[in-house]
Amino acid sequence: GAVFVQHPAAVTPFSTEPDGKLCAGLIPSWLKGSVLRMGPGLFKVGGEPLNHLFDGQAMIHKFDLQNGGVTYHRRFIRTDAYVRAVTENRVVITEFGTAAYPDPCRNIFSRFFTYFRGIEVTDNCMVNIYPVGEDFYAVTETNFITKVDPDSLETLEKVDLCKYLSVNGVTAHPHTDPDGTVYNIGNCFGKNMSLAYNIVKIPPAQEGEGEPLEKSQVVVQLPSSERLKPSYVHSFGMTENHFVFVEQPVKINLLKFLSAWSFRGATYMDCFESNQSMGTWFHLASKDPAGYMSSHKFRTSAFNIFHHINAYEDDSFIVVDLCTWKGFDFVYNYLYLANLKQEWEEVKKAALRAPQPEVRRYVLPLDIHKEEPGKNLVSLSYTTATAVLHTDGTVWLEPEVLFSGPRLAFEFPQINYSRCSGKKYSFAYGLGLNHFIPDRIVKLDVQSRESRAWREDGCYPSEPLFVPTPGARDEDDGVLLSIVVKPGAERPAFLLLLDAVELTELARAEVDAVIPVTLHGVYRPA
Ligand SMILES: CCC[C@@H](CCO)COc1cccc([C@H](O)CCN)c1
Ligand SMILES: [Fe+2]
Repeated sequence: GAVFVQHPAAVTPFSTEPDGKLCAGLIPSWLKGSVLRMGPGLFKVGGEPLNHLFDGQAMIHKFDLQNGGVTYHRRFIRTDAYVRAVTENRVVITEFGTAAYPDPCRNIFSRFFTYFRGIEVTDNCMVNIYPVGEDFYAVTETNFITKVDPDSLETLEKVDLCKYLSVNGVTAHPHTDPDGTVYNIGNCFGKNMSLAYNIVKIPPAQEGEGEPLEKSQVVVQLPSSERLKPSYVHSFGMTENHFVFVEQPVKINLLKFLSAWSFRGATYMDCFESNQSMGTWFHLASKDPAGYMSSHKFRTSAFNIFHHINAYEDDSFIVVDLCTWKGFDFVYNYLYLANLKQEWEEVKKAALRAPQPEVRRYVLPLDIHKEEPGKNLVSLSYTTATAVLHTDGTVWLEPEVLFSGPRLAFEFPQINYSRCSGKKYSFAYGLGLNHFIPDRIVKLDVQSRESRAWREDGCYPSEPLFVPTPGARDEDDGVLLSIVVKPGAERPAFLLLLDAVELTELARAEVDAVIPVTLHGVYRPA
């Protein structure tokens, strides 16, 4: 039956005038569209809990904004993982950190033959939703993506990318050109053991030209620093003329991943391991014509990288802004739900041992022979990041720190994407993780390095989506949209609208429903 949950959200728009008097602030009249976000929605199956933040069964959330009113709808995505779990009342498909339960009805022999059929890769698309041509796909990072109806939230089709591309999966963070071309990167290890990272390109929808996915192609192949252990890749950078791939020391052990590990109750998380000696490598590829730049061997100290903020070319340099976590210990080890649900004192203790977060700027010189070895190659006036050519032909990078706070991460970064992606920019918006707990929205001026935050006691916001004011002159002239949860309040969730210049509240649309965490999403203009 329909799992539509309609909450005519009570809008209590307000803003304080200079004299502090409350007056009817409003949702800007130009703001007409939908906030679409993905996240885990079902955390227990067959009475058993799902262990990891990335295991919950995918739920899509939609806030519709028009004529100053707001409604909220949500729906479980009918993935195989969800349908089979609900039907069989057990975890049937192994998730990121939870192994499938063996079918109690099968005897040891039929289970043994499951061993040889290998694992069933999950299609639990709880990470992001993004447009490809006229369609919207809810995604995780495997080869399965799920076409959904962005209005009715119905599940339309499970798509296997292996039908179109030689990849084992692609990230949940594609880049999109103004003409609608979609780029992404993914591990490729199944096909003819060419162990590498493939950058893929999906052309824009053409009138009457059918499915854009049919015309997708691998445009660049980047080599893996370690043949049987490719790095985990969560996102990548794209400037006007280049792709940037940061190869982190968190590795996928293919012998574990490609064996039928599900038989012994292993999960995806069991297949990761840290390379303690490589540090972190940066790779460059030209965009058009697409080609790997093998002579540019950039190296730096070890860090985890999930989210690129932005990358752009300036003079003969590529500036790369990243959300990093120092060290090679896998940050996802700290994201088991049992950890995140502990008392605050325990949460703080765990975060003390975890990799420390830092927003960093790296500068990659395109001309690595501009100076003799040993001299700093970076000559941009506005950054202290350095790059030094070593006699072995590698270039050692040192970053400039743009934001750093004790166990305070500037994460889930967003920018004015349509205006600034791949170009020199000033502002980034992020979710502040305080010892991994999301407790503030942060605006970072990457030029002045100044930051400001929105917080409210007992409130836990989500990734802030930036929507530019139509016809705006300034980069930060627009609105930030974030789903905020307020456990225990009469209305335990609201859509928060902030003015993106000052981070002042424009309005909030309160909903009398508990909204589980959402990871990523998109604003879809009406
Ligand atoms: C061994 C890791 C395999 C890679 C895919 C390889 O191309 C990641 O696979 C998953 C599987 C399940 C959920 C996820 C989530 O997307 C993570 C957090 N975003 C990722
Ligand atoms: Fe992400």
